[in-house]
Amino acid sequence: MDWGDFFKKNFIAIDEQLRVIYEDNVHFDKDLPEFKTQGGVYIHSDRLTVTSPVLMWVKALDMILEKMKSSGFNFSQIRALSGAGQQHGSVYWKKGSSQILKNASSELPLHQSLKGCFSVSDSPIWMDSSTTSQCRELEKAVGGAQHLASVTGSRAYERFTGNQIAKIYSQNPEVYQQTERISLVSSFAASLFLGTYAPIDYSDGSGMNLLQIWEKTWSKSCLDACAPGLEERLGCPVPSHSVLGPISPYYSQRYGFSPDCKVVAFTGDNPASLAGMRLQEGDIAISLGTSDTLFLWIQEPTPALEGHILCNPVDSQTYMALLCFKNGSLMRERIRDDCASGSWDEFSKALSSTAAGNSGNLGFYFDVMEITPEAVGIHRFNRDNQKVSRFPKEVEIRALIEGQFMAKRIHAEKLGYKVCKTRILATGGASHNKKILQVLSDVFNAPVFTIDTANSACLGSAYRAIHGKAARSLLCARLTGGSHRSKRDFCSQYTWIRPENIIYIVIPNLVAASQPRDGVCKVLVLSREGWAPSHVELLHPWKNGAKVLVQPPGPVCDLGCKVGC
Ligand SMILES: Nc1ncnc2c1ncn2[C@@H]1O[C@H](COP(=O)(O)OP(=O)(O)O)[C@@H](O)[C@H]1O
Ligand SMILES: O=C(CO)[C@@H](O)[C@H](O)COP(=O)(O)O
Repeated sequence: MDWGDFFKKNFIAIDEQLRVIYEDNVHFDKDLPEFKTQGGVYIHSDRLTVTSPVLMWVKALDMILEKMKSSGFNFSQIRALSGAGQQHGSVYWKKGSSQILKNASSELPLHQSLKGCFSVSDSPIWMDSSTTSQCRELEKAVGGAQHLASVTGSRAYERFTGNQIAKIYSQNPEVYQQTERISLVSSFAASLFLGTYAPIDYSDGSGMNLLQIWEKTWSKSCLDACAPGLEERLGCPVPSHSVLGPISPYYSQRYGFSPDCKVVAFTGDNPASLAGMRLQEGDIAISLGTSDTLFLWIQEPTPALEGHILCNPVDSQTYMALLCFKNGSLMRERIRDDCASGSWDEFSKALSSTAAGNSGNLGFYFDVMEITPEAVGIHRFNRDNQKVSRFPKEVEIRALIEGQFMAKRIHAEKLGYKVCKTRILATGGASHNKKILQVLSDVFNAPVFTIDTANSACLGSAYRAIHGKAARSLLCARLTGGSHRSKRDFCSQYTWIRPENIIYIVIPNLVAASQPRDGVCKVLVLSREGWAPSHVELLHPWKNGAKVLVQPPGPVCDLGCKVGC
């Protein structure tokens, strides 16, 4: 499930072969017009504050589940679920809400039970950039921007949750006092399914300017700089693959979910995309959604003043680097409307009718204050490097797309990424457009791949549900050849498995088991059907795309669309 996304809320169900068996969405503006959002959000009069009504997200869940029920979907077959939310956004639960959440009547849609539960009815979201003063204060309090980045993975950013919480605390201390719990959009959505407050996972937690990404605990000095009593309002962060518990009885009674259905920690949309795209080290993922993001899987990150380092949602020993560009699809839509009569087909034709390099014409297009880099306005330059006020329509369209992709390449290279034998994996709404992908391929001089469903965050959430559930089951393996005699030998073959995380390695007739240790809950899963290294990949199904036992629709290089090779 991809949740609280900018325009809509999506739902995907997959079977054990990871085939998509159900896909649907609710469109906030169209399906929930009573909230009067535009693109799912409210842009306030200062043009900096951007929020979404939290009850709209709850109502969207009611709506999508009702839609599934009327289509005859069999909820009892769902064994685990997980989800993703737009990153950084926050939800404020009023004192006493945990009881209401726990006891919600299955006779009523959830939004009716929860309507009095939020101390802030309009949640700040990732597009908000109204917290510059809180950012400067946080950096000052912890010893500077670079120090904050070294600890939390990012210098202070306006949309990051700690700064949003600091703003609410400083402007409305009484609202903050009435708040018993603060969730991210992702952990909020998980809470609705659990019937109790869900913890924040490490990966989405890294987008708050509050989590120490190395220790994976909250930073006391950051918490103290943002608001008092914050730790108890946030709860303890957990690994992204954690099974949080069974689904709340509300869903069994109202929709027929099995009471055994497990809720696996929800995460941010970009981390979920990393899982959905089965990114491998060396790949570069580019999401062309409302925001454009670029992300990489990395082992040894060096947090800098630009870009973000997040804990990796698939492998908690590693990291992901992320760059976020606010002027993504909305900027492309504006130029499409101005220069291509609102038609993507016409927009694509303009790209076909102009040559790579745009005859030296170049543009930077930032309708709203950009995140990477901090800049605003439209800036056009002709082949003689002279600033000009307009381009012919076709030239404008190519200048926009080339400019957007050149910025991605340059900023990725600034992060230390070498574009060399790179595979670019593209996702998000604009990855449907092959002409746009061709420009991406030209600019990076690299092949571009897509996956069957452009909603990789939603698909990744479904994969993560299996990941969480699989990592908890204990199956038996028939180990032939005897090459893995001890847990440590075994682990040294699979460097991403740490011995301390394994409770049992079960080998029939030998039953080599290590002592289960209190508080350690990861279990190695092996297949009943004999031994092969690939079976181990169940714990880590995305690392070696082609080797996994449960295989999404083919290894990436076989997938439908490949541009630029
Ligand atoms: N054929 C297309 N060409 C270019 N952009 C497209 C096309 N189809 C959809 N889009 C863009 O995709 C965007 C939505 O992307 P999506 O990934 O669903 O959003 P989000 O990031 O909110 O999840 C829309 O704003 C739209 O501009
Ligand atoms: O702020 C970021 C990442 O840091 C955004 O990427 C949000 O996570 C929302 O993305 P959309 O899916 O709505 O574009």
